[in-house]
Amino acid sequence: MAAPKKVCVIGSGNWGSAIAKIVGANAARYDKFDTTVNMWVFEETVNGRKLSEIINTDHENVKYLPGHKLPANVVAVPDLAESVKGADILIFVVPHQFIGRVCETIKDHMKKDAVGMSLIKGVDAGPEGLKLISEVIRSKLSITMTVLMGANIANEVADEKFCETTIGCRDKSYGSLLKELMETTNFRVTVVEESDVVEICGALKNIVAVGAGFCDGLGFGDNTKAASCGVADLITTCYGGRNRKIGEAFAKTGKSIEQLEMELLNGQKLQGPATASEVHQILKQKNMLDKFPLFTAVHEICFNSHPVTDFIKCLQNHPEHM
Ligand SMILES: NC(=O)c1ccc[n+]([C@@H]2O[C@H](COP(=O)([O-])OP(=O)(O)OC[C@H]3O[C@@H](n4cnc5c(N)ncnc54)[C@H](O)[C@@H]3O)[C@@H](O)[C@H]2O)c1
Ligand SMILES: O=P(O)(O)OC[C@H](O)CO
Repeated sequence: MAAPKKVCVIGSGNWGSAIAKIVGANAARYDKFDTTVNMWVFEETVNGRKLSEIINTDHENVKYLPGHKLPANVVAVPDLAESVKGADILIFVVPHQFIGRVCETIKDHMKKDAVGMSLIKGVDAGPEGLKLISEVIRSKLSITMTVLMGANIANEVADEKFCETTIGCRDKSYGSLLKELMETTNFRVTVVEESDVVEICGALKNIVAVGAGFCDGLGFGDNTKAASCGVADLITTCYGGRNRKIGEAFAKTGKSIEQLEMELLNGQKLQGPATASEVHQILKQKNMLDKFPLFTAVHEICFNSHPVTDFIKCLQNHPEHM
């Protein structure tokens, strides 16, 4: 029998912790996985104690996923290089702005034949154009990459409320293993080969969610909000997500995005405004800004002091309406 696969969850925010709850339970249940699951914790002090110690003693991430016990076989490791040692499956789940440094830190300490799975929603805008986060990881670590994205608000997943998710996996040989690691009765996994499509939809919906928040903050109706909304993850994020919540507060208070993130998210990180900025850079390079008025409006409002009260005006001249 093949040696049990060792899993490391790289990240322990709201989603990282919810996923560690699932992965920890499945690793304990199935022989093909090593029971101990390492979870890298970006160390900080919470109520006078180290967060990693709280997790290892009380089995709860009291800062990022309060109210949910993590399985005892999920071990919080504050040293990133140490956390990935010997791992066959690396689950990347940090806010996208930190992924470059994470890869630099682990590259000489990880197994060269590990498989990666990115749960990170975001994109990278480099000199050569737009890159998916899975591409960034693949190019830095030279490993096979897969992704997992869905309409998955972490607190609801941790509450074991039913939802669906999709694994994008070009190499079919990994599909069933990863599905087994992630799936539960209430977290249903579909595996598809179109990994890039899964990933780009997960990233771009965050910009739309900020716009949906603007609609709520400005008091527009449900029709207005739905005009910028598609299916599944878009619906979820536009009603229940953090990007929407901050968008609403931004429109209502006039405070900056950074200020609201600090006041309302207790250390959690927004992905929508940063993604709007990265996508803006690419659209500008390609002379395509006018084709994406919603993305452009969110960018201008978040970063260039464009009044949020003009949000709908920015959309009234959508090329589709001309
Ligand atoms: N929360 C959700 O409901 C949800 C669901 C699906 C996907 N996602 C995606 O998962 C990814 C991770 O989000 P999250 O919700 O787990 O995190 P989060 O926003 O809840 O928490 C922020 C995390 O960043 C860490 N951090 C702070 N400074 C850091 C630094 N300098 N270097 C590295 N880490 C640092 C914090 O310790 C914390 O773990 C994002 O791309 C997000 O879009 C989130
Ligand atoms: O809370 P948000 O806006 O970061 O969205 C969380 C998830 O991506 C929803 O699927």
